[in-house]
Amino acid sequence: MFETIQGEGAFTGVPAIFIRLQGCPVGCPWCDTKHTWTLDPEQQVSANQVLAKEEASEAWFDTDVQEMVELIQRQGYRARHVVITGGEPAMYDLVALTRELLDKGLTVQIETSGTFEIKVDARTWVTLSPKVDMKGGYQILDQALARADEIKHPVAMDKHIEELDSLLARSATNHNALVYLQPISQQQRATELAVRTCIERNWRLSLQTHKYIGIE
Ligand SMILES: C[S@@+](CC[C@H](N)C(=O)[O-])C[C@H]1O[C@@H](n2cnc3c(N)ncnc32)[C@H](O)[C@@H]1O
Ligand SMILES: Nc1nc2[nH]cc(C(=O)O)c2c(=O)[nH]1
Ligand code: SF4
Ligand SMILES: [Mg+2]
Repeated sequence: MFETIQGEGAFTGVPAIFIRLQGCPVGCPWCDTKHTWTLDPEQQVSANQVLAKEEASEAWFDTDVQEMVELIQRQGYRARHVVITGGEPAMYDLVALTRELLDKGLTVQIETSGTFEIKVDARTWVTLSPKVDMKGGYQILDQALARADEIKHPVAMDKHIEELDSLLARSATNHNALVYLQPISQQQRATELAVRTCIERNWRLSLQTHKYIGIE
């Protein structure tokens, strides 16, 4: 858990408390947070040790809603926006946590891949970065496409644009969702593809702005 500026998508530039939930089985080859994939029992540490981390590692702690809210209060964060990400946060039931944070007057956003049913309070902003190679079929992904407030698609090749086209064409998809292309790993060719396609399609561009300025 840490405080920074939201670097991506519709809330870019907004100071935010990030909660990074550990564990993800999806395995995107270009994932920039591979240290979140594991839930190694040997890497379990205390809340204080995680909060004191100065760089990314596989260390994690176990918690519950009440402790999480207390920790946020204790940290004295000034941000009024919470981003729940991971790893894959939708592996967890987040209804109680999101409700508690929203009831305290914070705004809440989840970053998810659409590979697990999304369990959040209805007021939560859902940023979907759909991962299309679904082994379990389209049922879960369609739920996510219907719930998404923002669809933020990482792109590096033409096939990624084609994937997004087919997702947007699904009848389940929320056609009011904001659509963003996000170049993979700041690659120049990916950025050029994203810029060109955003202009052609009237989609939006999401740069991982935190990476350009070297913040978390
Ligand atoms: C690390 S993921 C965690 C949340 C969730 N598992 C997901 O994929 O949405 C957070 C965001 O970073 C994006 N992302 C991960 N690696 C990236 C990379 N190398 N370049 C651009 N975006 C990336 C994901 O697509 C997602 O939008
Ligand atoms: N600053 C900042 N903004 C972000 N937006 C989404 C992120 C993520 O890893 O989910 C992220 C992140 O890791 N850092
Ligand atoms: S789903 Fe998200 S956290 Fe998991 S591997 Fe893909 S980008 Fe990384
Ligand atoms: Mg990130």
